[in-house]
Amino acid sequence: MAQDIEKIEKVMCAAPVIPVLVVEDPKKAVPMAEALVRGGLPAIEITLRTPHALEAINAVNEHVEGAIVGAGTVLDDRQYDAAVSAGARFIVSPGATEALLDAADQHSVPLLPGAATASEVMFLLERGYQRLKFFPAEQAGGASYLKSLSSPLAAAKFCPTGGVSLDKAPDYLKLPNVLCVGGSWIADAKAIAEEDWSGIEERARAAAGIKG
Ligand SMILES: O=C(O)C(=O)C[C@H](O)[C@H](O)COP(=O)(O)O
Repeated sequence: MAQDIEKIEKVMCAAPVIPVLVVEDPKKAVPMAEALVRGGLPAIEITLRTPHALEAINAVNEHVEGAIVGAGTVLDDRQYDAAVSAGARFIVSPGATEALLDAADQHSVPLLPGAATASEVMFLLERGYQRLKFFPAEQAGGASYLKSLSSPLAAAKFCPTGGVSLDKAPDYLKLPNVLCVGGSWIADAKAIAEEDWSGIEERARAAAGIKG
């Protein structure tokens, strides 16, 4: 089954940046997401890297108006099912496997799978995936590397994530094959732990205003 491009583009085109979040304390998820939405970043990715990530996704989905909450670091079918049951509206993975794509076929919640090489992109295009995460963006070669994939693999459009910052985001966003970027700089673990909601809102507002 091919990727539902319209559905995943609603997430990717909601704002220039998707904040990538590691939430240790689920009680902090709602005020954190409210700050992000107030700052102009409605699509947010909570990674399944902490014991309470599913609880955090559930809380944001239930209580934060205007948020489009997704699950990140989804590596297998069991995590896909659990994230969907928790209320995730999109699923992000750092890479892709046949098993993960088969799991995506069982759900209407769309997958944004990761790729970092031409062959990985070609594998995903073959499976009907044209909207991809470019991961790890900076470490794999950055904006110039991604630009060089744009002509031969023109159908693929990306959300570069990994080492992206406020300064580096415009270089990606001006590429023809980039729809948005992802990053943790808006709300890192320290800002969430310290409940720095105004700082998160401020960085979200700056990110929402980035032009390519
Ligand atoms: O686990 C995943 O599925 C991920 O999405 C990994 C993230 O892309 C990075 O954690 C981004 O983090 P920064 O490089 O700090 O912006």
